Amino acid sequence: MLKKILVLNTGGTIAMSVDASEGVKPLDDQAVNKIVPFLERYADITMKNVLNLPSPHMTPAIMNQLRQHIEEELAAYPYEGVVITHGTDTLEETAYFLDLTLSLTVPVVVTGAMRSSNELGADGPVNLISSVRAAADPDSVSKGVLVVFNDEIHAACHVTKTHTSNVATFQSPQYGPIGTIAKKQVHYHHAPLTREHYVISHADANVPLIKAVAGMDPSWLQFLLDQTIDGLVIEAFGLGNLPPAILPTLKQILAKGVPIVLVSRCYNGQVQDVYDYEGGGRQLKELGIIFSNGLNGQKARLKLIVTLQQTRDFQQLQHLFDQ
Ligand SMILES: NC(=O)C[C@H](N)C(=O)O
Repeated sequence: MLKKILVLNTGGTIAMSVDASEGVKPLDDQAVNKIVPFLERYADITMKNVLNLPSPHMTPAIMNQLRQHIEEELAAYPYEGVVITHGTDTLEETAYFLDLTLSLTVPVVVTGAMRSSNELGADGPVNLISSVRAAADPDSVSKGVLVVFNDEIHAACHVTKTHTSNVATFQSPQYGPIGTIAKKQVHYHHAPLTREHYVISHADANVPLIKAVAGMDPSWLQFLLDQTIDGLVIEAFGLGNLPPAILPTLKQILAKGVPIVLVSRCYNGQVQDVYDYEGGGRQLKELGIIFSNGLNGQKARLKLIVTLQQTRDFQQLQHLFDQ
């Protein structure tokens, strides 16, 4: 018996086509719908168009609506797996948000395409077929939200978009893929060791992400003192160090009770309180800045938006970011 798989389309290049001027545009009738006949060999498919957004238009609030929508669909009908098609620009963010917040009972796979539906070598159909195969595979249960792209399976918590146009854009720099989609079978060779789950009702915390650069001017941060922000994420240098010139502003932000989470600009490794000079990690730790555990900036921001609903206490947040 074929498994019952729900495919929810949210837009992105997989749903777009290229016109005579070589511009890539969304279609009213998402191009993904034409792939259904090719999926029916692998699963009993129900496909629904939920959104039709280029993924730069995605927001945490919309991700949360998508999470609610998936939970409602699963409560109304016993689907055995869910596939979400999504634009690639923010795909890792939606996948990670769902990973943190969905109460998962069945595999949930997110996919998309780098080439639009009518381009030669369009990757949407094969990515969608691979995703349906992964969602229908019993080994995909309990591995968190998965991103399936270019014959690879990645954990949502580790995957990131690494190339502007290459179909092999999705990589997990620290850990590699957790599985592959071979011609005849879905094959896992790793599994994430831990999973986090947070119950949330909304996702509207105001959390900016700032990147540190050499010679950073404090005024680039000072404007935040006049805003109402719920948290701040900073992409620091290397092991977790910042230009000393911005420390006074960071202290003022912390003094307002606003948590600051530190990640690294490096896409491998974790931030640590090692360097003991002005602006070094040791000093940042002493100020009460929260050190993340290898997440990139955009994912740490989502985790802060989610965890701020559990606590605003810096130490408890640090504990959650240690996981
Ligand atoms: N390949 C893609 O899907 C990119 C597109 N700009 C999007 O994220 O919607």
